[in-house]
Amino acid sequence: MKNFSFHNPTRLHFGRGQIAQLDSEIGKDARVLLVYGGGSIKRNGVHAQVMAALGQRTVVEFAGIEANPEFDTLMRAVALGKENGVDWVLGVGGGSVLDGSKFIAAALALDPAVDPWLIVGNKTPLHAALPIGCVLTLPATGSEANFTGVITRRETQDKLSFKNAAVYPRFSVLDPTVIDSLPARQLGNGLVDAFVHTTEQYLTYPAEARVQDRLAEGILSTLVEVAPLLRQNQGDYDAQANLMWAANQAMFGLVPLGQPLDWASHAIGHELTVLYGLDHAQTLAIALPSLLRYKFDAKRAKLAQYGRRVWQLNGDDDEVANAAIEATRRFFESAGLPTRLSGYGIDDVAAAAAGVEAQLIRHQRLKLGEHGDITPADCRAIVLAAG
Ligand SMILES: NC(=O)c1ccc[n+]([C@@H]2O[C@H](COP(=O)([O-])OP(=O)(O)OC[C@H]3O[C@@H](n4cnc5c(N)ncnc54)[C@H](O)[C@@H]3O)[C@@H](O)[C@H]2O)c1
Repeated sequence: MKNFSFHNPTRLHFGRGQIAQLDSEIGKDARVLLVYGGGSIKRNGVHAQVMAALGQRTVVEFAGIEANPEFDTLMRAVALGKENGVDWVLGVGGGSVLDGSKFIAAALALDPAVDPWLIVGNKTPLHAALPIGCVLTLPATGSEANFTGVITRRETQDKLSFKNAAVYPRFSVLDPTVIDSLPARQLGNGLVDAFVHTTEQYLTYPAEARVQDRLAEGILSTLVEVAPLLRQNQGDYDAQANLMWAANQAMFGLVPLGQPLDWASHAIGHELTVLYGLDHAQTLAIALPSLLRYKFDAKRAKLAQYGRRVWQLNGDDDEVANAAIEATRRFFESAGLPTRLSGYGIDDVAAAAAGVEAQLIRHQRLKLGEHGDITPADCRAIVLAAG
């Protein structure tokens, strides 16, 4: 196991009725910028619960954060926050709203002489951010308790992340009942996103990190178990609670400790989203099975461990590893996410593969994967094989 240091300062309030905790977390005299998306929180009652918990506090609302949050939209929220002198940012939504809230909180504390776009990609030092609170409405990304934001700028075809301890949320509310209103497509996305976050930090090579491996296997097995329960009965509280906690733990920071990390499926996926507008999880469903086949030899040992422990497969390492990739692919398909580009109407596979290669070169993502040996040309081959 490699050396590590770990600290996660986000307080989590988990369970039914926990939105009321906003009252204990945010000071009575706070001026809160309330950030959300397209309005599902008004239809499902979450907005009303948030407003009730905030009581007499000054609340300035910014609605309209889109999926894959757009820099220009976020800058409008920053301007609104400045105009109103807010001192808290409260994000209510899925990963897009929460990532956007992190950017807004950082931009509001940035030296006005610095271009806020430099936050993205960590191109300027970030020393502070306004305090951030989150009410999660879509279990998938783990953004509610980590220090990462992913921001898109369509104008320049960029989808890039930033990481900074200043944007750890102070607290997050995880109430599983708020996903009663989640469309099947987003439920499937959540399952696949949480699954691939875990495999990125686990399906590499053996590193004697036994607790972390078993934590990853526990998360993956839980996702496999709850998927059919969620499909059969949306509103199954226990299944929803387990999905929400599994997705959180996949990105909470414990799984990767002391481990080699891959993240190449995400690098490919971000470029597919920018080029074709696919949902984040859809791109991962395309990239991961193809990447596992492409890097089969380097990943054989962990694939075999995964196949035996998560899928209860038997046989020699080659047989189990191959069957594990196929089981993963079928799991994604059963969650409603095609694993081939053609499943999303992308027929010019050569153009998609060349596009991903060009974008990765432009973004200087030249040495990906746990060994740093996956080049943009390899990614082109991985996308081609997923046609
Ligand atoms: N910060 C991180 O660590 C991290 C990790 C992975 C991905 N991401 C990023 O997060 C974004 C994706 O986030 P996401 O998958 O959570 O989806 P999302 O936030 O983009 O939301 C998808 C859709 O679901 C709707 N929705 C959300 N909650 C709902 C509810 N309870 N009921 C009905 N509709 C609801 C939203 O309005 C939106 O239309 C991408 O930009 C991705 O790159 C961030």
